[in-house]
Amino acid sequence: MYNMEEWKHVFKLDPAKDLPDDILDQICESGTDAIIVGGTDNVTLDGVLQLLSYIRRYTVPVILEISNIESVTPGFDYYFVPVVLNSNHKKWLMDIQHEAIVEYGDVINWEEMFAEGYCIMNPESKVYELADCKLPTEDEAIAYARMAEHLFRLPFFYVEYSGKFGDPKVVKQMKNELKQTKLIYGGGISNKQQAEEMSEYADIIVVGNAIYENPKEALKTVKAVKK
Ligand SMILES: CC(C)=CCC/C(C)=C/CC/C(C)=C/CC/C(C)=C/CC/C(C)=C/CC/C(C)=C/CC/C(C)=C/COP(=O)(O)OP(=O)(O)O
Ligand SMILES: O=P(O)(O)OC[C@@H](O)CO
Ligand SMILES: [Mg+2]
Repeated sequence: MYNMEEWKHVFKLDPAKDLPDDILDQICESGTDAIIVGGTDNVTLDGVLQLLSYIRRYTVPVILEISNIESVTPGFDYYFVPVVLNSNHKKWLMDIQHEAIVEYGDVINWEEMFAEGYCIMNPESKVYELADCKLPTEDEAIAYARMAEHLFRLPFFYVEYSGKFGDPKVVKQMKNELKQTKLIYGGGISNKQQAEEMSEYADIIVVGNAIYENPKEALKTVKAVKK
């Protein structure tokens, strides 16, 4: 439906957080390639529906990044399903996804569903703790990228530094392993310089918290990567 091949920039909006309408309007009209709705905790069906109905007043593509089964609803353009590659526990890699497919497998439109192989690199983040992650060495992180591309042939490999600006050199090394699999980078991008820097290596950069902390600067990240 949309050409994700060309996407470079995405905003991630958290259904558990509030934003004034005028900021939401500017995000939707910013020229970003898509808006992801998602977060780690307190993601409810009500919160998701509220954001979805607001964003739907605009033409920007909108994706639900599923963090729990209770908040899944029809009406999004796409659904991204995280699989946490560097979790210590198979629950976060495949068990909860399997459970969802046992329950809803008959009604899923597979055309809309995309797996994201997450490599969570910030031990201070909530999502690292929640998904019981292990911090990979550089070599191990590169091996996750290789698995995503060659073994699992995932559409997306998500290098997640949630809340912290990551190391562009590591991101570059991971990108070097990927041809078919798109590298999504997210974490700590709060201004246009950081957006430009990560965008050199990542196929798609995600800007999340900055929208809530400094929306004026966050909005400038769109033009920074779409020159
Ligand atoms: C369309 C429709 C109605 C379909 C119905 C059928 C259906 C329900 C299909 C679902 C199919 C499916 C396979 C679902 C999987 C369900 C599931 C529960 C997956 C779990 C995914 C997972 C591993 C979650 C763990 C947490 C995680 C990795 C979340 C990803 C998002 C993320 C990294 C958030 C970080 O957020 P951040 O903003 O950085 O956090 P804070 O700012 O709050 O710190
Ligand atoms: O909130 P930030 O740190 O921008 O991270 C964005 C995104 O990768 C979170 O899943
Ligand atoms: Mg967030």
